[in-house]
Amino acid sequence: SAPDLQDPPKKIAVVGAGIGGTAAAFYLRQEFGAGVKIDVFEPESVGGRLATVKVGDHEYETGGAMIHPLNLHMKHFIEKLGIPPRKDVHSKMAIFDGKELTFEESDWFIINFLRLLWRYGFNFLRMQMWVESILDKFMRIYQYQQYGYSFSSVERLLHAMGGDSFPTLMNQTLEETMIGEGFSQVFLNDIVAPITRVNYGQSVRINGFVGAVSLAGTDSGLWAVDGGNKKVCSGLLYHSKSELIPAKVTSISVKVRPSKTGPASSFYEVNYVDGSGSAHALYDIVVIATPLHQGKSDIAFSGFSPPIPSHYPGRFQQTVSTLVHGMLNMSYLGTTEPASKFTVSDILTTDSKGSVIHTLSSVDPVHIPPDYKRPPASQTKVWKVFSPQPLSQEQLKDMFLSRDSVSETRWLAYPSYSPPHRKTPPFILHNRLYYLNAVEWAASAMEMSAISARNVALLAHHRWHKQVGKIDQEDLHTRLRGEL
Ligand SMILES: Cc1cc2nc3c(=O)[nH]c(=O)nc-3n(C[C@H](O)[C@H](O)[C@H](O)COP(=O)(O)OP(=O)(O)OC[C@H]3O[C@@H](n4cnc5c(N)ncnc54)[C@H](O)[C@@H]3O)c2cc1C
Ligand SMILES: CC(C)=CCC/C(C)=C/CC/C(C)=C/CSC[C@H](N)C(=O)O
Repeated sequence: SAPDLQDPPKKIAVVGAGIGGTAAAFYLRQEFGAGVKIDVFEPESVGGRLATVKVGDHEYETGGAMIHPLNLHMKHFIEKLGIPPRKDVHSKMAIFDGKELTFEESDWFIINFLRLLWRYGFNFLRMQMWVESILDKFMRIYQYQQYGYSFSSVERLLHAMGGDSFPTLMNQTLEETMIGEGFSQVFLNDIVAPITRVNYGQSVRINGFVGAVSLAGTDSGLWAVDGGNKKVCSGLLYHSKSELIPAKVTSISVKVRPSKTGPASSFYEVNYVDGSGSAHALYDIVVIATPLHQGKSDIAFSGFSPPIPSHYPGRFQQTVSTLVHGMLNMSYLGTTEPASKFTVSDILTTDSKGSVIHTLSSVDPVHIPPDYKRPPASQTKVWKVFSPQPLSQEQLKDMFLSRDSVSETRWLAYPSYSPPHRKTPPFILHNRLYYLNAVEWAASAMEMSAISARNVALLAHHRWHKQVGKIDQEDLHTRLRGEL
């Protein structure tokens, strides 16, 4: 018989078990209760772009590494799952222009402050204030979601957070935005570009919104999950009592089942392949939690009107993450500083011609052993290089005096962000078919996927129960003022 839309759905499929898919399973369980069966399809490792590799006796993050102190969903997840944050190891930054180090952070706050003031006036302080003002608006999403509000498109979600200012940020480059705000071109080249390069492998011509997220990625208090960020994904999967189906979804079609007694009902047929061949299953609701882009997934949608494309326009940017266990060649950095005194952890790079790397970092294991101190560059240790292309043997030889091991991961990492931004893909692909990774076109980060997961779960719930009053409400900020 036709499903009574007041009854909860019986079966939900989530495609992809990265942080987006596993957070979606968690929030779908929260919204729809214990009775619904949730299947999560994942042909690769749980975690997706959150992954570790083993070097020697320890594991190191090779994908998504750092979480902002105000990323409240990620914080909530580890609290709920009882996973501690990783022990903090003090980090220190330097900037490399391809020939020499143009800036090296001191251990003394006052020295850094005076150096930056001398070179860039108040640009640095003003940048921190500018990012803080954007974060203030960004934080509104948590209150909206706590009250159960959801949004049918990325544009509406951004507008609810930041009014017209957020869509405006999406339509301008970070460079245009910051120049418009009075920041100097020198400051953009020397400081801002290295930050967008380390975080998104791109220049200051990314959109202003992802640019601001990137700048927030250099705030103090960044943290990571003890044992590896991917532990959050396996924890959410377990906590949500979902079933992990180790299979790749190949196609989704809409099936209409006629009924003698009431209106016809429709289901989604999810076709998938695993080690033993192909199979299919029917679902009331489906959430796609992987980018629908060339090289990221290849899901055919059939029987939909209007048609749903397998791939949306735009491309994903390659970032190659190379972990080298070895000894750094200090002369590569053009410095005569003794390696035994060199304790910089993150070497960012300027956007100069011929620059083959985006960043070079001394990395710490995902679990910090007791009494751990980050070794200086005179010792053999683990370095992580981000580059747009795989490093050649020659390039590795230039950078390192010795190499005990080299491990390379090629990521199609995040969208290539070039405004004016085209319309972002929709959250709603069809009546009960949702697309979580649409949000990555605003910015790609763990918390963005988590926010989108909660939004999609709320949207799925409200649309199932026809609670339209909780979707796309205008002026929530004013209406909810004083409610918390
Ligand atoms: C090198 C790097 C560094 C980063 N650093 C940070 C950072 O420091 N901080 C931060 O917040 N973010 C960071 N990010 C971004 C962050 O990792 C991502 O935004 C986030 O992990 C995306 O999660 P997701 O679940 O939405 O997508 P994914 O993690 O990509 O998950 C999608 C999953 O879907 C699966 N899948 C694909 N096709 C199918 C199919 N047909 N059927 C079934 N399953 C399928 C994939 O195997 C994958 O596991 C970084 C990313 C990279 C690559
Ligand atoms: C979403 C909000 C408000 C904040 C997120 C801030 C953040 C942590 C941004 C970083 C995003 C990103 C894609 C980083 C990639 S590189 C990270 C690190 N430097 C590394 O070396 O792995």
